[in-house]
Amino acid sequence: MSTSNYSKELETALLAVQRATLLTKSVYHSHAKGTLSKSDSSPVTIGDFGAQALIISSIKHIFPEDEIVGEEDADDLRKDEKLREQVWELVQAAKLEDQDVEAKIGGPVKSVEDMLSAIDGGRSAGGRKGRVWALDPIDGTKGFLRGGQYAVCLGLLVDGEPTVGVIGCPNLPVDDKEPLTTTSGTNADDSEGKGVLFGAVKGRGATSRPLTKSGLAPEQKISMKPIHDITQATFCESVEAGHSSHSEAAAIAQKLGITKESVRMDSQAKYGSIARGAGDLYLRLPVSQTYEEKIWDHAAGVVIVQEAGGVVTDAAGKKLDFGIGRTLKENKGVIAAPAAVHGRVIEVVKEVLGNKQT
Ligand SMILES: Nc1ncnc2c1ncn2[C@@H]1O[C@H](COP(=O)(O)O)[C@@H](OP(=O)(O)O)[C@H]1O
Ligand SMILES: [Mg+2]
Ligand SMILES: [Mg+2]
Ligand SMILES: [Mg+2]
Repeated sequence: MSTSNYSKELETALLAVQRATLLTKSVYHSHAKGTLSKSDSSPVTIGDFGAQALIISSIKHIFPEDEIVGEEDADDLRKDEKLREQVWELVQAAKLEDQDVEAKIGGPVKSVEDMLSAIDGGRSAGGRKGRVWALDPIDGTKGFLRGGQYAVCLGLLVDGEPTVGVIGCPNLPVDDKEPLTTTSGTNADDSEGKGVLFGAVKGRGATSRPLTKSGLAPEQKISMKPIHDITQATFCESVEAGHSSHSEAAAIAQKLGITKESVRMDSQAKYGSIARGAGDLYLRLPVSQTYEEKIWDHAAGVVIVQEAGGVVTDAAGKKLDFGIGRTLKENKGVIAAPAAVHGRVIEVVKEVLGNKQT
C-alpha cells in the first residue's frame, strides 16, 4: 500500500463534489426534475445523472486507474434522446467560476459520448483489493424531490477500508453548531449562504467548510459532541419509514431514556450532522430482511463520523464490510454514535430487535 496522505484524493473529491452541487442546486430549483422510476421503483432524476457524469469525469481524469462504484448508469439516457439532452445541458452549465480551479478536476466534460461513458464508468463490481471510489450522485433523491435534505457523496475505499470521504449538503446550515430540530430536514430552501461540504481522510480528522461556486473555502475541524448524559441525546433517522423502522427507533430511544423527538432527515446529511456535533446518534434499523445496504449510501459518511470521534457498525455491532462488492451484504442496519456511548446504544438496539436479529 502507498504511504500517500491522500491530500490529492481529498482535494479532487472536494472540488468534484462542490462542482456537482452546482448542478444539483439548479435542478432543485426547477420544476422539471426529469424524474424516472428505476427497476426497483426508486426515483432517479436528471440531477442524479448529471452529478454522476461530472464526478466520474473528474476521477477518471486525475486517477485513471481507479475503480468506481456509482449508483447510476447511462442505460436510460442512451434510450431517451430528450432526457439525454436535458442532462447534457446541465452538465455543460455546471462550471466552477475560476477556470484554474475547474482545470484541477479535468475541466468541462467534452461531449455527449464522454458524458455517457463517464456515467457508465460507475459500473465496477467493487471488491476487497485496491482503490475503489463509491459515488452517490444524489443521496436522498426522495428528499431532493420533496424539498428536504439531500447530499452528494463520494468515498474512497482502499483495500475495502473507507479512507477518504466527502459529502456536499446544499440544504444544511453552514454553522456547525446550529442544533438540529424536527424541522431541520423539511422545507429546505437551498438559499445562498447555506450549504456545507464535509471532508475527512482516515487518520487525519474531519472538517467542514461552506460550499462555494469556485475554489474551496477555508475549512474547520469538526468533532462529535461529547455525551455526558445519553438521555439528553438527539438522534437522527430516515424520513422514509421504508428505509429505517421508526417504531423500533422510538423503542430504542425510550429504553435509552431519550426524551427528545427524533430528527428525521434524508440522506447522509445525517452522518455530517452528527459528525459536526449538531446531533448525536444515527439509527438505521432494517425494515426488510432482504434489502442490502449500498456501499455508496455509507462509505463517505463512515469516514467522516469515524474521524470526528465516532464509531459506526451495523445493528448487531459488527464492523461494516465495504470489501464484498456493491452492497454491505454481510451487515443489517447501521448505528453511528460517539465512541464513548456506542457500546451502550448497541446493547439497547439488540434488546429491542431481540429475536429479529439473524
Ligand atoms: N428498503 C430500504 N432500506 C434501506 N435503505 C433503502 C431502502 N430502499 C432504498 N434505500 C436507500 O436509502 C437511501 C436514502 O437514505 P435515507 O433514507 O437515509 O435518505 C437511498 O439512496 P438514494 O436516495 O441515493 O437512492 C437508497 O439507496
Ligand atoms: Mg437512488
Ligand atoms: Mg443513496
Ligand atoms: Mg442516490
